[in-house]
Amino acid sequence: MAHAWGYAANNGPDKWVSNFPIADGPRQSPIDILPGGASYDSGLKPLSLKYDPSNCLEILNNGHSFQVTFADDSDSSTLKEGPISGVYRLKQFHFHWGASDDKGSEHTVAGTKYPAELHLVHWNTKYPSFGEAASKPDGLAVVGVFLKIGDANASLQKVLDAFNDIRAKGKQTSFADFDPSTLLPGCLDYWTYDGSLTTPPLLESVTWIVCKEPISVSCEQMAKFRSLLFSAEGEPECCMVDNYRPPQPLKGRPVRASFQ
Ligand SMILES: CCCSc1c(F)c(F)c(S(=O)(=O)NC)c(F)c1F
Ligand SMILES: [Zn+2]
Repeated sequence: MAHAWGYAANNGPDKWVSNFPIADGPRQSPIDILPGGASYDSGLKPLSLKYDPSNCLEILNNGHSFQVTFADDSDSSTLKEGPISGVYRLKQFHFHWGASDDKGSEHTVAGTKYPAELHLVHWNTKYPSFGEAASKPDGLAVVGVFLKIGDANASLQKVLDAFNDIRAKGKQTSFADFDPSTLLPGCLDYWTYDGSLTTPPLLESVTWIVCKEPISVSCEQMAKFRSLLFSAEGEPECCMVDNYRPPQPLKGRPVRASFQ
């Protein structure tokens, strides 16, 4: 059986194309965002993000990252406006990060890497489910937020405090009453482009919305991210670090900016 995909030398991003040929597709993510190459679009609306903390269900170590999952059976936690049409429901959020503070984000800005990147994953309610939406060109919208070393982030700390229960792959625990809008930067200026999942199956179904302003994370909090394991209980321990895909070719795609 083929190796399960991961981030190691034998199953990492350079190897994904063998099982997922779309890895060489026309709208792959992430990308290196060049602010000088982005075009300001005055038609882009401000993001409308409305989240209900009571939709927050659980936190899970899925062996690639950790994710916080939300109830998505109503329109109570949604993304509207911005570059999208219609209503997209929040499904989950997760992060990507590095083994050291000089790397970890998936998107980069003129070559600058951040220590981590938050992804808030939403699906288009014109489709009946997340699974249906994930295979459609306008099916998903992911809000990306960079993390920059600075003051400790009190909102993020609430998430990190749950890590002792999910250290190994497959572990999950209830996680309730969390408002993900507390993880957003004060300014919601953004870049947007058409892209893909950054993990297999690498589906080209994502409208990317990458916030220009980062949020803060302390060095100690980054150490907590790195305390998670890729490995399951009973397996040799493998620290969960460098779970990011590097930037992919833009292949002529426009990148628009909501700000001048
Ligand atoms: C079949 C996907 C399960 S949900 C999911 C995810 F788990 C994930 F990791 C990413 S990502 O590509 O890594 N970051 C945007 C997504 F986009 C997702 F929609
Ligand atoms: Zn992601």
